[in-house]
Amino acid sequence: MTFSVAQVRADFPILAQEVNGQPLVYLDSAASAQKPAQVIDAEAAFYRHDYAAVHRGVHTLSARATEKMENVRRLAAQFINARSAEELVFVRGTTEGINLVANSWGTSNVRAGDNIVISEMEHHANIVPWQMLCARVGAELRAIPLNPDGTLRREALAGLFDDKTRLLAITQVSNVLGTENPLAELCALAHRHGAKVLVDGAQAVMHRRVDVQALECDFYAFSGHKLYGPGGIGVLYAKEALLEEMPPWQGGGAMIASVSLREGTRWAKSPWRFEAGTPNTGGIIGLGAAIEYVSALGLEKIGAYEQTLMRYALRRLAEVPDLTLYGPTERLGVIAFNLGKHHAYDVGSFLDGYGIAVRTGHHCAMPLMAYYNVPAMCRASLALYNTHEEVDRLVDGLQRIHRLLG
Ligand SMILES: Cc1ncc(COP(=O)(O)O)c(CN[C@@H]2CONC2=O)c1O
Repeated sequence: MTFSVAQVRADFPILAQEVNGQPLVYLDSAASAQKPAQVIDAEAAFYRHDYAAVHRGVHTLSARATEKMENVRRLAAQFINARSAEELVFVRGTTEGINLVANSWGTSNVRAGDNIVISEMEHHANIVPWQMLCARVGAELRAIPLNPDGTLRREALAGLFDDKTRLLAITQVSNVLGTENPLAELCALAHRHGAKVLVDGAQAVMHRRVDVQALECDFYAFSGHKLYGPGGIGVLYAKEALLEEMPPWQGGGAMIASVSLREGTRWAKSPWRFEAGTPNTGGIIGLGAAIEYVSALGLEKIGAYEQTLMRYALRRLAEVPDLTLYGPTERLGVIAFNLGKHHAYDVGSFLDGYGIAVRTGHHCAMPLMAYYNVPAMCRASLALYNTHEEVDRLVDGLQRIHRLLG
C-alpha cells in the first residue's frame, strides 16, 4: 500500500480546524505529536470496557487489564527489537527513563574520578541528570564538540574517552538540528573503553526503525507522546543483564516481592522492580495503539515520505531572504531557523497569526544556543501528516514577515 498523506491526515481529527482564520498548519510534532483516532479510541475503549488496577488482582477486569498492559510491553519490545519484553520498563517519558538510569545504574557504577561523555547537542534531559550524578559522586562530565553544520567533531572523540569513561549518553537525533549521530561508531568506541551506552531516542523512533540489538546500545529511551501516542508514557530499554543488577530507584507498591519491618524488603524482579506505584495503564494502551498505527503504515514508508518533504522544505526555505538555517543537509524531522535579527518569539507569534504552529525558544538545548551564539531559534518539525502545501504556507508566512519587518 502506498503512503497517502491525505488518508493519514483523515486519521488526525485535530488537524481539521482553523487557527486565526486560517487552516491549521501544525509544524511542532517534535515537541509533541498529534494523535490519530486509532490511539484516542483505543484508550477510550480501555476505560469504557477493560479498566481496573493491574497486577495481583484476582478479579476478571484486573486480570484483563494486566494482560493488555503486558501485551503492550511485548509489542514495544518487538518495535525496537529488544531480546525480551523484560528488557522494557514503562516510564513517564524519555526524561524519566534517563533519570532512572542515572539514579540506579549511575549511582552504582560511576565513582569519583570517573567520567561520562555526552555531546554539545543534547537536550537538557540528557545533560542535567548526568550533571546531578557527577556532582553527587565526584565524576567529570565531558561533551563532544560540534562542527558548524551541527555534526559531531569526530576528531575530538579520541581525546574524550579513556579507561575512566563509564558511560556515553548520546541523542540518536538532535531535537534542534535534526542531526542523526553515527551510533554504530560511537557505541563501538565507547565499548572499546569498557563504557556503557545510553541512547536518547526521543526524536528517532517516529522517523525510522530502531533496532537496539543492531545498535548494541545498553540503554535506549523514548516518549510515547512524540510517537503519536498519549502523554505521560514512555519506554526505557536496558539489556537484561544490566537491569537484573540495577537497584530500584523509587520505593513503593508493585516493586517489591515482600516487605517486613523485621527482615527487611525483597525486591520484585526486573522490569517490575522499576515500576513503583500504579502505572499509567490508559497511556500504555494508547502507546500500544500508536506503535500499531505507525507499524501498519510502515516506518520505512513514513521515513521515505518525510525525507521527500524535508528536501522540499529545505529547498523552499532557501528562497526566504535573511533566513539562517541551522543543522546539516541530511537530517531528520526538524528545521531550526532565525529570520534576520528578529527574535524567534516575534517570528513565531507572527506565524501563529497566520495559523502556523512552530516551536520557539531554546528547545531545552541551551548549550546548543550558546554554541551558535543565539538566544533562541524557531523550529519547524515535519511529521507523517504534514504536506508540501503546509511547507508553502510556512515559506509564504516567512516571506510576508520579512516584507513587514525587513
Ligand atoms: C532529544 C530529546 N530528548 C529528551 C526529550 C524529553 O522528552 P520528554 O519531555 O517526553 O521526557 C525531548 C523532548 N523534546 C522537547 C519537548 O519540546 N520540544 C522538544 O524538542 C527531546 O527532544
